[in-house]
Amino acid sequence: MSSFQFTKMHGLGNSYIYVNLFEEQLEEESLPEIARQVSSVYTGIGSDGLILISPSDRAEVKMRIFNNDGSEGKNCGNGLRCVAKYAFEHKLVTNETFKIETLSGLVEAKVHVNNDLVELVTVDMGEPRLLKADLPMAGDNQEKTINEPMEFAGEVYQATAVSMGNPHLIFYVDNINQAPVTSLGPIVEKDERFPEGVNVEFVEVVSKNELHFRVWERGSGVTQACGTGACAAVVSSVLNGHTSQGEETTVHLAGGDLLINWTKTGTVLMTGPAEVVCTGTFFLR
Ligand SMILES: N[C@H](CCC[C@H](N)C(=O)O)C(=O)O
Repeated sequence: MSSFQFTKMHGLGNSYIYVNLFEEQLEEESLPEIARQVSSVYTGIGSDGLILISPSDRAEVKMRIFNNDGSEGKNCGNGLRCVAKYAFEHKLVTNETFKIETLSGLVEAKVHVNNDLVELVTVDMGEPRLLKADLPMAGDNQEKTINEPMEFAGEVYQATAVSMGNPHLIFYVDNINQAPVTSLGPIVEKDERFPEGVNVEFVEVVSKNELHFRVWERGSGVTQACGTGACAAVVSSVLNGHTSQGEETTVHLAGGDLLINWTKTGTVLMTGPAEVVCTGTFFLR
C-alpha cells in the first residue's frame, strides 16, 4: 500500500491537496486516479483536486493541477497563491517575489509576509488570450467572442470567451443568486464547440469596480472560487464596458473576495488569501 505526505490548502474555499514532489514521488500514469481518490469527501480527503509542487528548470517551482475528475488543468489562480505560500514557508524559494511555471507559461508571485507567515499573495497572471484559437473553441481561429449570441439547450445567451491559459466563458446576469450555475454550467462545460471543455462563469455587475461571481468549473463542477475565472471575468467586464482597464476591481466570489486589475501594461494582477487546512499521510487504494 503506497502512501504520500500531503498538505490541504485553500484559496477562498477552493481547496486542493498539495503534494511536494521535492520530497515525494508519484507515478505519472497514476496522477488522474490519485486526484480522484484524494478529492472524494467520502473515501478521500475532500477537495476540488490535486496540485503538485515540483522542481522546474524555467522557474523556482512548477505547479501542475488536476481537477477532481482527474483531468489536468493548465492553470489555477487559487492554486498559484497556495503554491506561493507553501514554497515560501517551506523555503523552496528565498525571495518574496519569484516565478512559478505552469502548463500555460510562467507567472510571477509576490508573497505578503507577516511574522514569517504568508497571508496574502499577488500573482501577475500574464496577459489574457482572446482569440477562438486560444481557448480553444470552434469558429474562425482569429476571431474573438465578445458579447456574442450562443445557443445552449435551445436558449440564446450573450457570451464572452477569455483564456487565462485555461478556457472561460462568461455570462452576465441581473441577480447572481439566480444564476443558472448548476443547470447551464454542465451543459456549456461539455459543449462540442469547446473541444477541451470550458470553465463557465456568471457575473452580476455591481459597479464600475465591483462584480458578483459564481462558477461551474471544468472538471470540478461548482467551486467556492476560481482565480483564473475571476481574472477572466474582469477582462470580460472591461471588454463589455462594465469596468475599466488599469483600475482594481473587487470580485465577490462565494468563498470571499479577490482584487483583480487588468493593468494598462496588459497583464492581469490577482491578489487574495491562501490558507493551510491540514497535513497528513494519504494511503492510496
Ligand atoms: N477547472 C480549471 C482548473 C482550476 C482553476 C481554478 N480553480 C482557479 O482557481 O483558477 C480548468 O480545468 O481549467
